[in-house]
Amino acid sequence: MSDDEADPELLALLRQHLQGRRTPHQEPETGVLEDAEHVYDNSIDVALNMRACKNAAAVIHAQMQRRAYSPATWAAHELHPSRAEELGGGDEAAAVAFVFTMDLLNFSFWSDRPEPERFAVEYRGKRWTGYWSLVAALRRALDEGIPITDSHFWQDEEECTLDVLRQVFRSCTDEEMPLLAERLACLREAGRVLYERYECHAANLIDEADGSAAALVNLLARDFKCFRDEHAFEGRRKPIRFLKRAQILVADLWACFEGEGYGAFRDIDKLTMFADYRLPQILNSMGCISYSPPLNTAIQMKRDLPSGSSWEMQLRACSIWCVELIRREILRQNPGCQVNATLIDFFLYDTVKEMEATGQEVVPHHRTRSIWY
Ligand SMILES: Nc1nc2c(c(CN[C@H]3C=C[C@H](O)[C@@H]3O)cn2[C@@H]2O[C@H](COP(=O)(O)O)[C@@H](O)[C@H]2O)c(=O)[nH]1
Repeated sequence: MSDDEADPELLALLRQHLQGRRTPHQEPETGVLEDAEHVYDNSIDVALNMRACKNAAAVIHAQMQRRAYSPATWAAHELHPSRAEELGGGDEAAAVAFVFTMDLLNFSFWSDRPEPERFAVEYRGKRWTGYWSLVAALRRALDEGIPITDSHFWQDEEECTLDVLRQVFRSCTDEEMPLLAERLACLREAGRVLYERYECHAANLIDEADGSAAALVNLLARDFKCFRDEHAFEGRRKPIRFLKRAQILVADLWACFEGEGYGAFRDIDKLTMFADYRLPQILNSMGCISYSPPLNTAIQMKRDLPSGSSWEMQLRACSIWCVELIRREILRQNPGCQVNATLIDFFLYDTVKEMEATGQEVVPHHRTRSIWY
């Protein structure tokens, strides 16, 4: 059949395919949810309680409605950048650089010191701990003229030293921020990769993802070892992908820019919950996930769960799967409502932090020291 007889739409699709551009059916996937379900199906130390998940879905949805919980809630936090805010360069690329730096280092803030002695950052007249100590320290460094969000600085071994990082993350107690050397290694690697592949700017990485959250998560896992949060599980051929910091980076961009500009992702709903040490804690306290007696004892006794161990993998994966079931139940109970794993996750994180602040922390979180979360 000659060209002038061929179906023009078919020709266009063929041309697009031949030019290597993505066609709709080639939309990228991260594989995280499928991996979480695989581990859940093979878990013997962590179980989900369906009745509790149903109840949690109703409670979470009602509270999210009451608080009008949305991506804008993220930017409302006093330390978070918002798209319009003056942040170093004062332009949107500066906010991207801030969020990228923040989620490059967004891991392992937990301490077993009593509250007054745990690592804390003083900033704007307040004492910040945990994740907020990271955000406060980054802002304080920028205020003090340290270009902590600049990838050229990260590569400069004369300027960006471990001592400078100690200064950036200095504590108002005598406990230092955990894993400082690992944090420096993350900055060095990210600086090198951004230089080699993205003309030194994280904004170019977002452009490369072409509006896909899953593509951006996959690019981060492909190009940066320090984002490649995947681990072998019980003889399975392919590693299990959690990609927690890669996913929360995309989610934080989406929230910071409220779904527009550098935060515009057509497939944001593909992100899963971010498997850290806080979400399992609140899901357990709500009765949604439960532990075998030996695992429960280990958590209650605050014993170290090695990164990549079966217990730790089951905890992280079952928490991801639990939030997915809660998400599906919220949609079943409220057809057409706008909810995704990211908003449920952010809401649960903020809730567990409120519980901690008001002394309602009912069960301990698990203790794993790693750069992954
Ligand atoms: N799953 C999940 N994990 C989250 C966050 C956040 C902060 N997100 C902000 C953005 C939107 C929300 O409204 C939050 O305001 C930090 N983390 C993780 O928790 C740990 C820190 O705990 P703690 O030491 O107690 O501060 C550490 O692994 C950190 O990576 C989240 O949202 N979801």
